[in-house]
Amino acid sequence: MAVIPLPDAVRKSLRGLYAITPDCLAANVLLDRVRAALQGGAAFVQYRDKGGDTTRQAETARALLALCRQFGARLLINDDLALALAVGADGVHLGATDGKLATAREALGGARLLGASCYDDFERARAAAALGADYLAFGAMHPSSTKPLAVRASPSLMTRCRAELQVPACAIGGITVENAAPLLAAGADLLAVISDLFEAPDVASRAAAYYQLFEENARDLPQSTTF
Ligand SMILES: Cc1ncc(COP(=O)(O)OP(=O)(O)O)c(N)n1
Ligand SMILES: Cc1ncsc1CCOP(=O)(O)O
Repeated sequence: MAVIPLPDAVRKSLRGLYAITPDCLAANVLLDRVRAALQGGAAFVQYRDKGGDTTRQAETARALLALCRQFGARLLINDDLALALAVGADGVHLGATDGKLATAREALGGARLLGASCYDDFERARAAAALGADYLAFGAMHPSSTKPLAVRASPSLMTRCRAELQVPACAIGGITVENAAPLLAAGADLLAVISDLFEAPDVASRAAAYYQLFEENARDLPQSTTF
């Protein structure tokens, strides 16, 4: 399958709904829901699959990438740099136990995206920024049914992230359409959402509601989103 590169301007505008795939869905159901999220305006998709079936993961990642290409969205792979490189995804998201950011940055080059989990830790964010992360993720912002033991983080970390590090900030954890506006006001460029999006009765409408929130909150951002 030919991989069509995204224009640089699109690649560098890191703002919008970041739809993270839920576990335990059949591949066809997952793809239908991701398609709906993209129809509603999701700008980024993260393939997050904690199962160990590498053949299925590669197939699903390729199918998700093709879908993202149809909508001009970007696909990142959670945890797995090798899978991201093998399928030609747009980037990888790494947490504290997922390998070195420096290694990933080098392997990805400048054009693909590197996201880093920073939890509630601003010094981790500072280090990740220095290693070339394209966005820094903070959370959980709210209790998360997907990850109930996730550490809780303050939205003020995102304000600091934008002001002190000039790197886009991503909020994650328990985000809903109802609680998202203060996160955008605090400086979130990306809203990473699993359950509120993918468990919605109408995934496309829920994604569109997030899209609308980004539109409404554009003028309230603490600083320009172009770094
Ligand atoms: C955008 C985004 N932010 C944070 C995470 C969490 O990553 P990690 O800490 O590695 O935990 P798992 O997702 O692997 O359980 C994420 N995946 N995406
Ligand atoms: C992966 C992850 N890391 C912190 S919270 C979380 C889960 C986010 O899922 P949800 O949007 O369902 O709370």
